[in-house]
Amino acid sequence: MAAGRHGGFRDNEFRGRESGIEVSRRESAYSKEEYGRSRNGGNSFNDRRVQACAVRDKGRVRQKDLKERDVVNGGYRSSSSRSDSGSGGGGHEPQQCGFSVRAVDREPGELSSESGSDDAIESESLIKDIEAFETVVNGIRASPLVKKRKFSPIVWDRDDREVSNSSTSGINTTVSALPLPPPLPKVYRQSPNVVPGGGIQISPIEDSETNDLQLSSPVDPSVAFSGAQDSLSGSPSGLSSSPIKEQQWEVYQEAEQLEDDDYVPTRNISSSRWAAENNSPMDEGEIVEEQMPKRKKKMMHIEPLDAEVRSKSITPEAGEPKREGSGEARARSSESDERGVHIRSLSGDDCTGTDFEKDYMDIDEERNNTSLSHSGTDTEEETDSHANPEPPSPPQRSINMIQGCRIVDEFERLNKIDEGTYGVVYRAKDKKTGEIVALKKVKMEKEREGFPLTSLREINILLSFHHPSIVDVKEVVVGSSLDSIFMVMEYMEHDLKGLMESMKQPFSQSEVKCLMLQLLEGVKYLHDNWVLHRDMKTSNLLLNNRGELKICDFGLSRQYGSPLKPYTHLVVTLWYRAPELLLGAKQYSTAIDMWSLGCIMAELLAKEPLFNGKTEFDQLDKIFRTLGAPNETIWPGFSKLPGVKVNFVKHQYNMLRKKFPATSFTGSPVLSDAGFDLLSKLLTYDPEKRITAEAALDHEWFKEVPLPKSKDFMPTFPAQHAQERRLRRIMKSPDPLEEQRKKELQQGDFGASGLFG
Ligand SMILES: Nc1ncnc2c1ncn2[C@@H]1O[C@H](COP(=O)(O)OP(=O)(O)OP(=O)(O)O)[C@@H](O)[C@H]1O
Repeated sequence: MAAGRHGGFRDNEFRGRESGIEVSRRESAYSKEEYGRSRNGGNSFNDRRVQACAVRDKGRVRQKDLKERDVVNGGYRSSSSRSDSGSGGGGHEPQQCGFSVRAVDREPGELSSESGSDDAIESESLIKDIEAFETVVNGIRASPLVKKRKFSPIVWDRDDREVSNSSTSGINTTVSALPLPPPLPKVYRQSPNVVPGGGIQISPIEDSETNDLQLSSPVDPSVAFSGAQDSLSGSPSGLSSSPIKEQQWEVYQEAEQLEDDDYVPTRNISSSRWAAENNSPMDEGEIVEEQMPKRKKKMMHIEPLDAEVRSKSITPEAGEPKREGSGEARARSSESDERGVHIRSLSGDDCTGTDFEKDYMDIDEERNNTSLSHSGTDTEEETDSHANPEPPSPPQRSINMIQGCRIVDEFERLNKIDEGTYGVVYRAKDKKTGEIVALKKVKMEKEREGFPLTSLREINILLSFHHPSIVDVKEVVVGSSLDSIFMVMEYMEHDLKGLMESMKQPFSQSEVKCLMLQLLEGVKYLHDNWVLHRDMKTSNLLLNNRGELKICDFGLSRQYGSPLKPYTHLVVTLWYRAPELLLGAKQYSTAIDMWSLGCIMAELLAKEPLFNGKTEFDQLDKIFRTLGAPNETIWPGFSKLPGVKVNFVKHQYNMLRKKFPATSFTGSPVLSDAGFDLLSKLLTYDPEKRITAEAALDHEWFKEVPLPKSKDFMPTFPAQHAQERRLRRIMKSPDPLEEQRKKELQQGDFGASGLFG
């Protein structure tokens, strides 16, 4: 059990002290100075070192660097009490191992299923994800990251794409007459410079997903932001006044699927990506053409892509003991073959189990098994790929993804914290250092499908990023069944969801301000660096007993670019999902995270979710009832969104203020005018007018009394028991991946059509 710094449950000793009289100096200790330091370069990438999966020497270097950074940053004290996980000496030699990669594994929320419909582009993206992952787990030393975004990337035109497709490779996509790519800071490629100490000097490369794009005229965020109040004016909706009928909704969904075929050609995903070779797979590897029959989805580009993925990924590093057949061996299942881009499957061991103990196997035995299991297992497909004349690019890349990783039995399992969609999280102790950490085991849905892309992305992002408001992944360790992978994270005593469920009273305004500031800082950092989190919710916000909030769970996150590409709208847990997603928008940007933050702010104040819909339809209805239904006036372009065709009840008035009055005698959470203004700007319908993280950080609410509480004086709580965290999951909002799976089951071969086609 983790104890708070103050030895226990201070409960809400600071609560209910929101009057000006009781605003102490301490409460304002989240001072402008501290706040400013953390915002103004204190969290810069410039001092950052990325070190992952390193041998201990490297680990020590990294921890040292981190400490230096923290000292420089000053604004947060988090590292001061952190033990040095990399300081343990001795122990196991670094493993050299590999694992299978499920190359066609799409992101959760992506609507395709078994179809492999996203193979070409998704796999192109995957290649780069893998490259990035390989790099970060190879004991890297990253070049300083640079903040890239200087303006809003939000561009909503979808029609100006001219696409050509390199049909021979199936993965080379050219998008002509398009804006430049946004610079993407977080994907690294190894340079040949090996730095002393075994680390590899790497430097940023361009975005893995937007290399073909050029930057369009940026939208000035200040312009986009103007008029934010309009959206909550409660003006009459342009929607039909007919009562809401679920049947209508369902009919609409069906119609919407059909209508997608008529989508403008350049943005018609089916034609552009999967229908024929003449058409381009320009679109992001995420969007799904639901209308395409499954077989059709599978047919494109798999072989060349497969070949390329494998050629990049299985080349043994120079000097590395060659594992006979391991580079070529692949999963035998027809399913994986259909997916086409498995890289390698190390063994037939059941890797789906979540028992920590299973990973305490004899490593050598496992290696032997692995070796044996791979001998003589080449498939026809592999033979084809070997014949593929396409050279690996770059051919000399080091690909030993987990070389240097420690093994998980260097940690003692204490208890299971939670089991999420993508992994099991344990509390564990580093046997060498005694440090308490959280170990998130990557969940292998089906071992034969290889390593989930979602996890690759999460690991890549979390290893690349370093910010006081983003959970720190210290290293990656491997289980003894070589393809079980654990992220070693700093341990956080609570997540906000579970914590609020255990609290008797909601957070005070000053506490909410403290939490929101940290949250906004983390989100600003993500958005500044071209990453959408896409699953902001209270259960993904961790809080430790030092009052530090950290964003976790990057399983749905992804880099984005300008101009925006179509992405699946099936992201973000339902209760926190922005209206543009609910209404079927396929192009979206940072504003979706900001909407989620509005929902989170309201939840922190009220201690209950703001919009807890059961279905997408119900969710929209709840939003409209509270905020009034949107219309074309307050949200230009709204009427063209696919979901608007459904007849919703015409809610005219914004009822949000009733939920958060300035004064209350009924127990409703109170919110000042400034606070309400911020909440309204976060919950602005028009994504282009919705407040940005940067603007929100400067909002008046944070400057008025009660001032944000210092992290030092945030209440502490007993660490949540694992059982409690698991129990509360029963009550959680449906996960996007679960939604997707249900839809896939319902819709058979057509995959996850979703509600909006
Ligand atoms: N570093 C950590 N320290 C303590 N607890 C953690 C940590 N990371 C995650 N958890 C706990 O595990 C839960 C699940 O973690 P996470 O969200 O990363 O996994 P997931 O599989 O993506 O979950 P979900 O399906 O809920 O999105 C979190 O809600 C939190 O309670």
